[in-house]
This record gives sequence, C-alpha cells and structure tokens, in this order.
Amino acid sequence: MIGTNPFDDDKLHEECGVFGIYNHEESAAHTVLGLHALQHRGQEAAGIVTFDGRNFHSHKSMGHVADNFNSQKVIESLPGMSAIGHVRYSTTGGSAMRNIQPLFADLSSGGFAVAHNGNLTNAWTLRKILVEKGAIFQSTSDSEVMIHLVATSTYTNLVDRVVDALRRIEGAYSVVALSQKKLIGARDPLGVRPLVLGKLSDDTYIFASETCALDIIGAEYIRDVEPGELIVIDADGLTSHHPFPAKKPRPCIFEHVYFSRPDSITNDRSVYEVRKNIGKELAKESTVEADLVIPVPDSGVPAAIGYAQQSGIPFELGIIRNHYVGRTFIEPSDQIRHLGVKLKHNANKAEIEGKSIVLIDDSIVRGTTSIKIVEMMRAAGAKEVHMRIASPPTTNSCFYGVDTPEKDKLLASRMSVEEMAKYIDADSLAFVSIDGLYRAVGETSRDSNSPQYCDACFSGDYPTPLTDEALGEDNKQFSFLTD
Ligand SMILES: O=P(O)(O)OC[C@H]1O[C@H](OP(=O)(O)OP(=O)(O)O)[C@H](O)[C@@H]1O
Ligand SMILES: NC(=O)CC[C@H](N)C(=O)O
Ligand code: SF4
Ligand SMILES: [Mg+2]
Repeated sequence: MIGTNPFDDDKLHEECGVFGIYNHEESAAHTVLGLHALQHRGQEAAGIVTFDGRNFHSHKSMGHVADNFNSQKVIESLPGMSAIGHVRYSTTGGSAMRNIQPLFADLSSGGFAVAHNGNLTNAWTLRKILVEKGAIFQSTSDSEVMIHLVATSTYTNLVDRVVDALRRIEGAYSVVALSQKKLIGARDPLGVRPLVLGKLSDDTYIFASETCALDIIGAEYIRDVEPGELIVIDADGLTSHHPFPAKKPRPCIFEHVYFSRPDSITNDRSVYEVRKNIGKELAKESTVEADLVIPVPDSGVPAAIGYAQQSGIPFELGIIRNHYVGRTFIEPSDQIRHLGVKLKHNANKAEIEGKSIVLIDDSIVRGTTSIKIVEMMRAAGAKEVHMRIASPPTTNSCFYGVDTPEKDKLLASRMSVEEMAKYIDADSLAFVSIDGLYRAVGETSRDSNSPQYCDACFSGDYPTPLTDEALGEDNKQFSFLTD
C-alpha cells in the first residue's frame, strides 16, 4: 500500500477557468472557444462534458485546449445543446487524468457534471466523513466532494440537493454544473472567485470565469453572478436563488493584480484600468529618478503604463517576451521555472544600455523572475535598476484556488523589503501599499474592520475557516494511490 496524502502534493497550484452554455446547437465548439480564452487560468488539463438530450459525452485531456480540442472529430464526439468545460491548474489532487474536470457521476436523479474554480478548505474533513460512510472516490481532487454531497443529500429536488451540498463546504468556489435538464452556476457566499453571466440570444445563456470568454463567442455580458447566488437555467428560463445568509463579499483582489486577463471585466471593473491605477499609485508612493520605465512582460505591462503616465518617465519595452513559453509562475518544477524565465524573456539591449531603469512587475512570489530579470538588465548595461512591484509583498499562501507555494517558499515571508532588494540585486525595491492597492480598485482605503476584498496572501486575514489546515499534516494521512 502506498501511503500518501491526497491533499498534499508539492506541485504548483494556480487557478482554473470554467465555462457553461445552455441551448446552443454548437455548444461544444463554443465551449472550446470559451476555454481557449480562459487558457491563462489553467494549462495543465482541459475537459468538456455535453448533454444531447439522451446521453452525456465527455472529452478530457492533459495539456492545452488548442492542442486537444482542435479537430472536427473531437467536436463531433461532443454533441448536444448544452455543455460545461474546465481548464485546470490543480490546487488539491495532483496533475493526473482522473482529476481532470468536469467531474461526472450518475446520481439517482440522472447524470451530473461539475466544473469548479476555487479550493475547498474543508475538503479533507468532508472526504473522511464520506469515505467512512462508504463513498468511493474516483479522484484526489477536492472538487469531487461536491458530487458526493449532492449524491447523498436527502432532498429530492436537484437544486435543493446542490444547495444542501454547497452549505456544507467551506472555502472558495465558482462552479458550473450540468444535469439532464439544467445548467447551474454558483458562487460561494464571499464571491472569492469570479463568475459572470452572458447571453448569446434570448434563451442561450453562458457562464464563464471571465468576460473574455464571452467576447470570443460574441456573447453579451449581462452581469456578474453575485456572491452567494445560484442561478439555474432550464426550459423555463433563468431563476436566481440566494440560499445562503448574506455576507459582505470578499472577492479575490489578486484577480485584479495578476490572474484575470486585462481585457476582462472583473467585479464590475476593467482589469486593465485597475492595473494601470496600481501603477499610478505605485508612482505616487515610490518615485525614483530614472530614464525609463520598463515592464516585465506580460503581466507587468499595464501597471508600467500607469507608472510611466503618473511619473512622466518614458515607457519602453526593454524586455521582449517569447510568446511560445507558458507562464513561469505555474510551471511544475523549480528547475523548469528557473529555465523558464530565461527562455521567456530577453533584454532589448539597445534600449537598456547606459540607462537608469525602473522595472515594473505585478508581484514577487518566489523571486525567480526578479532575480533573473535584474541580472539580465545589468548584463545588458543598465546603469541603475530599480524594481517596483504592483502588489504588496506576498507573505501568505492562498487556500482558495490559486498557486502560491507554502509560506516558507514565499520570498516576502522570509525577508524584509531591504533583504529582498539585496537578494535580487536591485538598487532599490518598493511594493505598492495595501491601501494603494485598494485605491486602485476604487476604494478610499482598506477597511480593516471589514475588508472589501480577500487579500489574505498580503495580509494573512483569511475570510473563511481553514478547517483542514488547522488539522496539521500529520492528522491528514490517507492510504491512497499516487496520482
Ligand atoms: O517571483 P516569481 O516566483 O518569479 O513569481 C512572480 C512572477 O510570476 C508571474 O509571471 P509569469 O512569468 O508567471 O507570467 P506572465 O507572463 O503572465 O507575467 C508574475 O507576473 C511575476 O512576474
Ligand atoms: N485552481 C482551481 O480552481 C482548481 C480547482 C480544484 N481545486 C482542483 O484542484 O481541481
Ligand atoms: S489569498 Fe490572495 S490569491 Fe487567494 S483568494 Fe485571497 S487574495 Fe486571492
Ligand atoms: Mg510576470
């Protein structure tokens, strides 16, 4: 027997993207496009489940959407007028075939598929209870707990059973679910992860993690699914439910900093505008005399534009990015990540040589990117290299569906800002303040009594109980097949 803990891998973790469409002749093809637009949220694996009025169909694959859903044969294997899809970056349960979503099960009420973005903070605790009662789990993913809770709920109607299941889970979830008759979209009571509602025609509805997935299929953005809201779409149209006690929302502020695509609207705000605002706040808080503002592409670009506009220092592309390399933050080993930074960025020497530069990046996580980029700028002849970061120091891990490694691997949890500056060999280093970040999203400051966003990775203030985490690793051992 192999003794491992299914909820403890040392893989890197990030986001996922979800998509759902109801009542469209080309539901699978639209889902492929939607997932392609959400590819930045998860590049490990992708999956689609459709329903054709009689049977469910599924295609899942490790890797990118464009590489695995690119043939007519695959699309034809997914017939039906409704579909849900998922792009995955694992947070709980390894990067394995059996953890690819949507997850599917035959319930007493019929087929049921679920796609989940987020991470449940009591998944292990619930799983243990369910296994003791005889549940046979098929995956090591936290998301599967939801299916078992729906399956074993004593309510008779499917929507009640879903609500019953969601009431028992803690943590973050934006889910889309598909049954024979219904497409369901739901967001956790705090609305930590995003989910939007769109429309293609009078009775063709769409759910997606971000509005960029609506744009790609020409759908109209209607509104965000509200925190704590569950929307059911079926032959009778759309019904909205608010089954949880009302809470002040705490959407993830890191979506604005890094995760969402800049052309998306998240929490009613343009991600691009917010990123530019963060750059402006950063310039106000941490001015420096320099010849050029240089973004660390891609994610540092909007903040660098804001910084340049506010400071009046010219903006130049001093680093060129190779677009055929994925996001380094989410590559699956330290070695590859280190190599990734070199493969990905190159100095535009002609611009850099002899200049004092302000480098702008959105975040420092492990410091892998910063250390290489500063070194690269110096090798290209930069006179001075000042680094400015468009988020506060990332000092805490995320338990809500985003890859931040264990706390001790986060550079800012181990070092002061001065120590980090030395470590990355920058002439100066500064981060935007937490209030500066809140100003950038339109608030006057962070309300410390009742924060408007989840910002736990900067503040350590987790908005939900961390039930599994509190048990400690030693108490969470399971005998389990490795992924
Ligand atoms: O301190 P680190 O551990 O290096 O992580 C932080 C870096 O990772 C991300 O970029 P990434 O290269 O992943 O993606 P991007 O191209 O979207 O900016 C982020 O934008 C930072 O640049
Ligand atoms: N990043 C995510 O949202 C992942 C969803 C889910 N927790 C999984 O690991 O599959
Ligand atoms: S801990 Fe950070 S990354 Fe995670 S949900 Fe909260 S703000 Fe977002
Ligand atoms: Mg980056």
